[in-house]
Amino acid sequence: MALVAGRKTFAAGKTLLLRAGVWLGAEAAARGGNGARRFVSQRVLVESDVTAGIATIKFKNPPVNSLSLEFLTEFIICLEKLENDKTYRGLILTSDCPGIFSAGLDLREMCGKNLAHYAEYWRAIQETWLKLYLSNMVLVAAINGASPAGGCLMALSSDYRVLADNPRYRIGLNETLLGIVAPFWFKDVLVNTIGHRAAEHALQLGLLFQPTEALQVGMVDQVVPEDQVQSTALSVMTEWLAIPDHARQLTKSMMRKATADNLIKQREADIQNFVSFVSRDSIQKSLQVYLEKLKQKKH
Ligand SMILES: CC/C=C\C/C=C\C/C=C\CC/C=C/CC(=O)SCCNC(=O)CCNC(=O)[C@H](O)C(C)(C)COP(=O)(O)OP(=O)(O)OC[C@H]1O[C@@H](n2cnc3c(N)ncnc32)[C@H](O)[C@@H]1OP(=O)(O)O
Repeated sequence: MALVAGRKTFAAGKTLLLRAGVWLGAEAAARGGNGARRFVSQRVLVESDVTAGIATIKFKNPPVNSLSLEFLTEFIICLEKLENDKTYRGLILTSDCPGIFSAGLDLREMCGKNLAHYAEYWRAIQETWLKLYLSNMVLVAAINGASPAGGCLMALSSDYRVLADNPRYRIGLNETLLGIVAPFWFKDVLVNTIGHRAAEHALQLGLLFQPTEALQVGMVDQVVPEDQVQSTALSVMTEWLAIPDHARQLTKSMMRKATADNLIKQREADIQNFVSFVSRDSIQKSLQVYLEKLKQKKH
């Protein structure tokens, strides 16, 4: 994906100049006297406390924070920017959309498009995951809403997960319910988190766990009342930031490298696999039926 250099025009006609991961263009940035900074992009809101070295990314892609190509592009830029700025040691991921952390991959990106689009989209998904999973920062997911499929993967790629205690906020890899298959690297991350047997069960049935179940199976680390998600994430972050960075980062890398390398060594094949899978007539049909069901739910 042309993220390192070039020009990208987003839907609202806003043009951003990107060079070596530095966002030079139409970005609103404000710095308060108390060390607080706020970067605003269309779909990703970044708030940061420079003094504490902690940034918060809020997903802001209503109605459901689906991972559209435009969202992913903005998200990767923000992430790179924070990663390259040594001010930040910790990052909290959360949502600005009430009741939804993220609905996962944007089904409209996987339906009725051409092969080149599917390939570009999948590359962006891979890139997002690799950047999140291998981040040097401490990542805490403050999960304040439903978190199926790709939304769950983003949470699982963090170092720690705090989930709001609301039975509507279900989390899991539900791909089989859509008639699709979770890619091997989604599976690997789930296995690393909840173990092989529980992952096999959850993946085959496409289980979406309510908060108490998610805690029990080990998919999240804490379940707290909804109004305490952000404060809990912040206190967990403080605990983690007490560990010297170099030791924690090397340890994280030691734990995660093999899983990431598994994808890195076969990225192109993984893209081809996705493209040929998703472009099958039967898969297109399943996805369209699923999208239609979602739309009709309201009526
Ligand atoms: C051997 C192996 C071989 C091959 C494998 C190779 C490759 C692997 C292939 C494929 C893997 C692809 C991986 C995919 C992972 C994913 O993330 S798939 C996405 C899964 N997501 C979901 O199932 C979530 C669906 N959404 C919901 O359940 C609900 O919307 C949600 C609980 C999030 C919110 O509910 P609610 O608040 O009631 O909102 P609505 O349902 O009314 O939705 C509002 C509008 O948003 C639209 N929408 C919802 N989700 C999505 C989405 N993911 N993408 C696009 N659009 C979405 C919904 O249709 C409504 O639209 P409308 O207002 O009606 O226009």
